[in-house]
Amino acid sequence: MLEGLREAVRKFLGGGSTYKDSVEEFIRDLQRELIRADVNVALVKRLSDAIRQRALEQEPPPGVSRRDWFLKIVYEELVKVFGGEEPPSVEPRKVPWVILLVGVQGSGKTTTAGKLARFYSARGYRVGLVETDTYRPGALEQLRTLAQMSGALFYGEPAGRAEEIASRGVKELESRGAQVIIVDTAGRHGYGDEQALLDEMRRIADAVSPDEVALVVDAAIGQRAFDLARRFHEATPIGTIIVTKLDGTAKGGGVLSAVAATGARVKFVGTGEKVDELEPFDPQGFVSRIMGLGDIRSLLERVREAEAEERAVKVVEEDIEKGRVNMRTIYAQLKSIRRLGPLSRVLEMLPLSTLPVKVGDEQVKLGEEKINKWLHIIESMTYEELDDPDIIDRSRMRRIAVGSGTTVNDVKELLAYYKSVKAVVKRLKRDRSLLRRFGLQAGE
Ligand SMILES: Nc1nc2c(ncn2[C@@H]2O[C@H](COP(=O)(O)OP(=O)(O)OP(=O)(O)O)[C@@H](O)[C@H]2O)c(=O)[nH]1
Repeated sequence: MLEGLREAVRKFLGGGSTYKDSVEEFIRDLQRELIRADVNVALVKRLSDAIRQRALEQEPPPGVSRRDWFLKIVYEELVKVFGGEEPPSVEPRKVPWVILLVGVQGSGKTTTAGKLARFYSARGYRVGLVETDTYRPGALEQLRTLAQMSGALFYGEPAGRAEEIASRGVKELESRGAQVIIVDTAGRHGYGDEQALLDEMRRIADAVSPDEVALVVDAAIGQRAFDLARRFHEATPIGTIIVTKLDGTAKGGGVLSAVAATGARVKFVGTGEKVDELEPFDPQGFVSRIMGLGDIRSLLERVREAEAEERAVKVVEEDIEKGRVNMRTIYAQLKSIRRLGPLSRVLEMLPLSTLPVKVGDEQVKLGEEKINKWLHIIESMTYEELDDPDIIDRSRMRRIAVGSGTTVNDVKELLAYYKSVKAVVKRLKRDRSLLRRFGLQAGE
């Protein structure tokens, strides 16, 4: 499903054309893939507009490439389409936890009941399965076998009213110590008859007061899941959705996005016929996978750091603008130089002649080693010293040097650097035209 998306990402990252053209080309590829996966056309349009707008209007923080920034935007917007940031919790919030499974005939309820039994057993819960389907011959034995396979308790009756069997089953399994109880129901006919499904849900729910009602949906119905999921979501505040057979259809994107669009949450997805082929659904993991970005988290981390950095740079700019320089300003500045490497905006405002710099190819770098040493020195200062470095006398210098594993001369060198920065900032503050040249307002 959505296999072409990886190729589109690869093409975008390697792209020879301009950023703008690459963005447009990527959006076209993305649209084609999503529509092929049966995602609703209006939704695809909204998504493309949101991506395009952010891509062309938002600036990446310094140190982050435009292309990485763009992929982050795509990732975030796709995560929204497929269910948002928070994956639903799969842990029972109390025991016993009663899950009622409903769904149309053949959607995979019975198989899913067995898979859930296995899933929760593997997490250390005592699981019980109740079969209430007396219509389909074989359902009873199918579930009994599945229960045995995962070491779950089982309750079923060959004939009778579903709600009565459900009620007796839950009571019995509870008394036998089941902590998670899964109630399987008979399927209704076809997705057209949502009302029958919801009625059945109510009838059995009245009898067993479930903690969760899970609607089982076959992925092959694609975006047609929207109406069903919406009404189901409206009908029960404790509803979750399980999408089965994601392995067997190209329409998975349709069903997942359709469900998310209703505000309902997909909790599990079935990815095969075997009893262990059930996964908690995590929209973030899903989107990283379809984008082929195994390392999306490190990309996001890089961007987050850069954003924090940018905020720190703003603080430095404000401090400088106001002529308020202390050791915290220097600390933030050193950190940004260390991270950004190339000439940063902050550095532009500082007296290059006073920096122990290597100048080459328009890049100015303060030696990495020295920066680290200075950062350690600053980390060994007290709050008082950070706010007012002028109080650092010789005995304080000695203490700081010991604390940071450096020498008094190192501390002195840093203090000299601080003084030169402060002096230049003062001069800048006086010189309005200079300030304007650096794109700053005079801070008076
Ligand atoms: N490939 C694949 N097949 C699945 C998955 N889940 C269920 N199936 C298959 O779907 C078919 C129907 O599954 P059942 O569990 O019998 O469906 P049901 O909803 O209980 O059906 P009724 O009892 O008639 O309502 C079976 O052949 C299952 O093996 C899945 O995630 N992937």
